[in-house]
Amino acid sequence: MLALGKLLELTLAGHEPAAKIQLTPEGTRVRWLAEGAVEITPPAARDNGQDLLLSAGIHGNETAPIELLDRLLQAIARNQLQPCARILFLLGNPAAMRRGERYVEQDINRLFNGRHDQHSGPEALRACELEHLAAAFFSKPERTRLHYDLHTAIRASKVEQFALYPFQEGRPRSRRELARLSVAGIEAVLLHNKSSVTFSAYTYTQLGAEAFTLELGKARPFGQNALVNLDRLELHMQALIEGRELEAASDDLGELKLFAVAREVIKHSDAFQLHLPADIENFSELPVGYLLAEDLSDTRWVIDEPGTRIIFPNPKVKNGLRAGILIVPAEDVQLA
Ligand SMILES: O=C(O)CCC(=O)N[C@@H](CCC(=O)O)C(=O)O
Ligand SMILES: [Zn+2]
Repeated sequence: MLALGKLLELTLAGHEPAAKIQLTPEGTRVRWLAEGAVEITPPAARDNGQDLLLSAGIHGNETAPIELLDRLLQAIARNQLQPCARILFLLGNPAAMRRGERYVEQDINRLFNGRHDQHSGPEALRACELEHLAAAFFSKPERTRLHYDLHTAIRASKVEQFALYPFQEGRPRSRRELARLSVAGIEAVLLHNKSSVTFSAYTYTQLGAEAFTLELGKARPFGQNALVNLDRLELHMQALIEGRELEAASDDLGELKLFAVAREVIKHSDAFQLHLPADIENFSELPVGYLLAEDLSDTRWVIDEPGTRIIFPNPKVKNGLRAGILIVPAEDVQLA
């Protein structure tokens, strides 16, 4: 195997590879760009015009997706997968991965879309570097741009594998990309309704990529991910890399459920209280009239829409950040 196929090993050891560029026997070029960053370029004769950014480890303790990207890159470096797409593999927050923690000083997935300019510290620097790497990768004209930012969630979920689709004013969601996610085993997609500061929001709004945050089960340490079944997603990603479609270019969304954001619950102060059991699962339904949270100045969050569900409830986030998202089934979604 080419040494650059060991990106995860190099990154966890904090090592820089001696050789920065290597070629497979089939002529695929593997290039190390920066810590946790490797670019794959297929031979010109095989290039199908697809640019694919695959990122994981934006949160350092979300290991199942990191292991998935490691398997894909190793397969390329062993010449077992022959890419037709250009690919950028990014391991988002190496310092946090080495500690096995979500972040070192602050959540890097709140520092994109330029937000890193207002902060200092390792995550702000890394968010800036990731933006530059993504922008350079997606700078070639007339190519198709797709970004999957792979995560796992802090808590268990009634819907195990789901995606979050960023928002841009006036831009319809892509039926084809939703159909692809359905084939890949994603059960639900949450449609954001405002611009955000996550990595996928940056590549979607600033770089014109189709972009998704994928949530792939519950976060566990390295080597303990046997319970997370990513087989369908892995087959889909292998097919994307090799320029194959698993199901002939279908626009069928299958069983995929679409949800819209009703409200984001923002924690404003240390007085914030979330009235939910500690072990509540993502996508749990909350009854109308339920007092969900309270904060300073008599702020109260009461459920007012039937069918409301909660995802990512977390009273421990820093003040000013999102402590949960209330979602409802989406209606009249504009698809192109
Ligand atoms: O499990 C949790 O509470 C958080 C899971 C997580 O990290 N989710 C992402 C979603 C990003 C998005 O909205 O696209 C995040 O919060 O960064
Ligand atoms: Zn995450």
